[in-house]
Amino acid sequence: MAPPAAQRCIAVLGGSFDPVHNGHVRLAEHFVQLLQPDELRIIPAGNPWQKHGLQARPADRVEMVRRAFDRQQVPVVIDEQEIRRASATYTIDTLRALRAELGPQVSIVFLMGADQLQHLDTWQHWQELFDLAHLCAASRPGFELADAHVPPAVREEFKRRNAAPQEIRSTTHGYGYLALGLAVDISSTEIRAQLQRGTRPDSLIPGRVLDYIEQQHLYRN
Ligand SMILES: Nc1ncnc2c1ncn2[C@@H]1O[C@H](COP(=O)(O)OP(=O)(O)OP(=O)(O)O)[C@@H](O)[C@H]1O
Ligand SMILES: O=C(O)c1ccc[n+]([C@@H]2O[C@H](COP(=O)([O-])O)[C@@H](O)[C@H]2O)c1
Repeated sequence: MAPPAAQRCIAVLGGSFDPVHNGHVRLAEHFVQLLQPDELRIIPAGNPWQKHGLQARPADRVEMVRRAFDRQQVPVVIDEQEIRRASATYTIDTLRALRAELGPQVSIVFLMGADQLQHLDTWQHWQELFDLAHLCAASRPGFELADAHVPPAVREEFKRRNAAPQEIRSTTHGYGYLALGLAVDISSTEIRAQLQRGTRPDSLIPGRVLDYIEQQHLYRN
């Protein structure tokens, strides 16, 4: 049975953003082009349980995200719900909260890079995510979207749920989509390493984010 029709579409990008970089911006813009959402919602993680601690404070990550996404073609909302939650950050909780906030007639599309898709089966209640949202993943250098690199259960779920962007934007939840066209070889890990050794990662990070990092003396050690 086809999922219910949606009146609006919200594209959601969650992440540690420690710090936010051009790969995040390009990922979001790629899906804004494909899906033409009514809103882009950026959700900085509070306590990402699969990472070994974050370096920058939540308030700094929020400010960097604000600066990185200040020039988009669609309205952008920086949503601090995961930072306010004291517990580990699970996307299932975030999507439940978004569905409660937005109601049943909105298309919610959760975006991710291929690295996340490769271990989506380790996420809390991962199959139930499709009961709340569509999931879209984009290619990322070093992390193949090709079959052999994606766990069989995840691969099967995305094959079964595959739909065109137009269907995704106009229905509420339940579809999966793999976007092969993105190739931005940037990571927060590399940027932190460059900053620590005194290199300016000019081409990897929006200028206003780099200004903030320098003003606040972030990632120096
Ligand atoms: N260069 C990129 N291309 C495509 N997707 C990306 C890219 N960088 C990050 N993402 C995606 O953005 C989301 C948030 O990523 P995150 O904040 O963990 O950045 P990261 O660069 O992977 O960080 P780190 O290097 O610290 O692990 C994830 O879904 C991730 O897959
Ligand atoms: O729900 C989970 O179990 C889960 C496990 C790993 C990552 N996530 C989410 O995936 C997004 C990207 O995470 P990260 O660690 O790459 O910054 C972010 O929104 C995380 O909350 C979610």
